[in-house]
Amino acid sequence: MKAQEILQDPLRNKGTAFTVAERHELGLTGLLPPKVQTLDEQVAQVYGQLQTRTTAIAKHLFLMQIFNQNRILFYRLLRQYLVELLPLVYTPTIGDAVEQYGQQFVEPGGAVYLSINDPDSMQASLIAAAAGREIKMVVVTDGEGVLGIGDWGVNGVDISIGKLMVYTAAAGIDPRQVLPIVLDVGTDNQQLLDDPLYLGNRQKRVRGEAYHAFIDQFVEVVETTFPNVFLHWEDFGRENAAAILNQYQNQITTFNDDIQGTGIVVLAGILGALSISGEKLTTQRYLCFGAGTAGTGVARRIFLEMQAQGLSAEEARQHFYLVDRQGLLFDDMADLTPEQKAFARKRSEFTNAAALTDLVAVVAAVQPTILVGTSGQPHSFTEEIVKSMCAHTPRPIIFAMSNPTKLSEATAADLINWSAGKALVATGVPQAPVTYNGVTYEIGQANNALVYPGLGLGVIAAQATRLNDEMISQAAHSLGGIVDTSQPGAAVLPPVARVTEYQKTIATAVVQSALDQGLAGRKITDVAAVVTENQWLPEY
Ligand SMILES: NC(=O)c1ccc[n+]([C@@H]2O[C@H](COP(=O)([O-])OP(=O)(O)OC[C@H]3O[C@@H](n4cnc5c(N)ncnc54)[C@H](O)[C@@H]3O)[C@@H](O)[C@H]2O)c1
Ligand SMILES: O=C(O)C[C@H](O)C(=O)O
Ligand SMILES: [Mn+2]
Repeated sequence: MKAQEILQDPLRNKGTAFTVAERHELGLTGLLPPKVQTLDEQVAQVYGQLQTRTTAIAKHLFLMQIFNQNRILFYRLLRQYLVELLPLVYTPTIGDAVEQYGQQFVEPGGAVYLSINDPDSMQASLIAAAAGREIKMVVVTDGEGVLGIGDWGVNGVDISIGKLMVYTAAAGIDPRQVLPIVLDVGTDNQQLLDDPLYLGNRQKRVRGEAYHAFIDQFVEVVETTFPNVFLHWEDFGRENAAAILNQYQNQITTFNDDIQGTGIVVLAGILGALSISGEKLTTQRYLCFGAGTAGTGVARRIFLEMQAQGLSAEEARQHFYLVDRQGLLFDDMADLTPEQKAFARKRSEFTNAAALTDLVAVVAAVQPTILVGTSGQPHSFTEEIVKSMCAHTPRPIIFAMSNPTKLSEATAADLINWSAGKALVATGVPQAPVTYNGVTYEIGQANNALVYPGLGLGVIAAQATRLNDEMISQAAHSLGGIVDTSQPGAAVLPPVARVTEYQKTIATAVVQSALDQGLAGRKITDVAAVVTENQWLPEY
């Protein structure tokens, strides 16, 4: 490798930390200022520079610059200041980065851009991007359902990049072994189609057979180019996300984060909440608001858990109510998705079925004990709704899952205040603690980022041949007991500050489950050791 190439390769570049001997050996002498810095000195220097940026997006762009120059420095910085920097590299700031992708573009970020108009180049692109590296993990999006902000076409690439950053920062996934990918199948976002700075294919989204043929080809090419890869799907649209997962989950080692990752974090949060309230899951009434990809994925996870706790499928189903645009979902509706159908109710169960077209009416009729928002509809959990829940249950569980911040169903402060401290709250975006009546309530962040890194680490460490419901259930349960729920105001989920620690716990549970089920692709004698061995640390 030529000296200049080394300085331009973020996976090899150490910048001013190259030693005198390395500079001689690699031909870098004279190509850097003479002073040799330690990694800690570099971290302090860039952290200082970061503080001079005043907006979240400016900070994000500065951090991306470090990411594009020096991965070890980037990850060391990120790990050291994780609680402060995670919201800048990931949710919520990443939502702004996606929306401004064309305007802010300077570098492709090591990602792969696969165009539906040029499927024959797919393998060559993957090989060129990998450049001889063994790729063990791919995060792919087609940008149709980015967070709650919708269709952002090729701009969605930031989500693939950002999700992989969290894998490395939280669980130590080796950044040399990952590849972020965006599938550019067009966009139906007219604002982008009209934007001269849009960098993707300027065409309507391809749908139907041609779309699925492209996905099939993608899966085949990825699997043959990178055998044993763990394939993570992110932010696909509602009509495709579950269909793709259903098609592939029994064929390859694969995962849909919005469906399964979100299921894990919500189940873990509900179990945490129930350990605070001292109640049982099997007596809860569950209301999903926004029954799309995440909403139905989460409902299914809780439904499976109710069965694991002893209910029959039919008994468990009686505990679920789904609300979408139409209001409460009934089985006579023509436009239900397959995932919604599984939970649709009968009109005959209600005396006022025709009136159940909004959340207020449904909450009054159903009297839910758990309300989970995955609607992308801001401020839809109103004071009236919270008070209505409180009238029927002593400690309602209310999770406002929608991202980014501007789309959250409620702020934590409102939920705590309106419920007089009774609601057991979690939110998808980070939220500050809330003090009410002398008690400070910590707010758990129910974001799949708090769990999927450990899940992926476990899958890679075990070389798992499949990722199934049992492993997902074990991942959720492994978080039990991590939070001291007897503390007044305790959060229902463990804090971001401890995220690296509990990813190991999750990974260990996943490896053990793979082993127990005969799904480990390698011989394992020491589960904990296998997890640690697979963790990369940012050091020179
Ligand atoms: N916290 C997390 O970890 C996490 C994970 C995944 C998704 N999410 C969030 O959940 C939201 C939805 O994501 P998704 O991928 O499921 O999207 P999706 O488009 O698949 O689902 C959204 C659903 O909300 C419904 N909806 C829209 N307007 C509505 C209204 N007024 N009333 C009721 N329902 C309405 C839509 O019809 C759709 O079914 C996003 O904001 C996303 O950021 C959070
Ligand atoms: O990306 C996130 O913050 C969580 C989730 O995957 C989402 O789509 O909102
Ligand atoms: Mn997502």
